[in-house]
Amino acid sequence: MDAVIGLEDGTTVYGEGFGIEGVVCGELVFTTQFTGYEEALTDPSYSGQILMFAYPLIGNYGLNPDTFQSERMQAEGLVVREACDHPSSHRSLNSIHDFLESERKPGIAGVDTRALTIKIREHGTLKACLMTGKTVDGSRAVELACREQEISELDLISRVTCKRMYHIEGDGKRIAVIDLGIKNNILKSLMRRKLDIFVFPADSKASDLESVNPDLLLLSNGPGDPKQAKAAIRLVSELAGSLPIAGICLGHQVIARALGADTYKLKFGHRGANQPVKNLRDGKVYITSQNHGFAVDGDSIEGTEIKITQINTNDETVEGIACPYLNIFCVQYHPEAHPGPRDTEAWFFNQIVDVIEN
Ligand SMILES: NC(=O)CC[C@H](N)C(=O)O
Repeated sequence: MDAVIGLEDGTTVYGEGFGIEGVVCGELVFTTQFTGYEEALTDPSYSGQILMFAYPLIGNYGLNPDTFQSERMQAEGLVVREACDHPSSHRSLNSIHDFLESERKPGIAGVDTRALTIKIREHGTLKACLMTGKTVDGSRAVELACREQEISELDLISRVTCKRMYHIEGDGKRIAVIDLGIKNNILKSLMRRKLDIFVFPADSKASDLESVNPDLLLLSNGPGDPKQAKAAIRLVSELAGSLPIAGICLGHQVIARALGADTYKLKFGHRGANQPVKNLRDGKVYITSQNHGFAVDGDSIEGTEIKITQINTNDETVEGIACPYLNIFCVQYHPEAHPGPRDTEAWFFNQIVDVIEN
């Protein structure tokens, strides 16, 4: 099967198609992680995006559904240098080829993903169209890429949030989680701490949470521009001060916007497993797992009650904020890891328990 990826700047790259025959469009984003392709491909934060791995070997250790971060592949398509056949998979379901076929998604292999990554780093994130099939047309792919909506115009959260509230029983304190596109390992990190977890849809109102009477509100990661998370922003501004609030990635951006700060789009985002973050309280630098294209604008917190608690030592962007007197804290990176390092897992999730219990 042939394949081509066309970019909005006119670039076309041909390769070998795998997965299904199809045409998908979206932002082309790159991640630099060496491992964890199963977690990345099933992370709802990638909804609306075509995911490219700068690391060349993808699929080389198969796919284990136990590591999946949601029930399906969330990225619209996959761009790799080499789509490896897991040595022992013999094209069983845990090969990357069979995974994309079973998920009804297209992929392109044989691409110089490092050259494309350099292009995105230099130009900034580009809209793209991935076309696979017996005959593919690069100029048509470029045309479709140009016509694709900007990610900021898309309500991607409604595609990935849960349809109704669900309860994960625990014998600890009650936590209400707003599912903006939550990764499974956030829930697993909460379950390990025996919390009694109520997961709500992204458009839930304060009155929906009253029945649960939570001890803390947690806003999850998720796809797209935080400006689109209107209901969650409204919920945080209504509940701030009435209970502790925490957030991860998109949840962090939602909290910042609810407290009066602004967010902006990064040139090409942070996606990988080696992003260094300095804790401004003790000066320690932690290696974090990240997957985000937007960030909190540090200059915009002037005049708000927000304090910056952590920064990225690569580019000084905001990686953590808090509002101590409102008992609010949140992080831009992924403390739940999966993929990536677990340096910050204990700190973040233990703080959730500490805040609830004190
Ligand atoms: N992983 C996330 O929650 C991503 C947050 C947001 N969609 C961004 O790209 O910045």
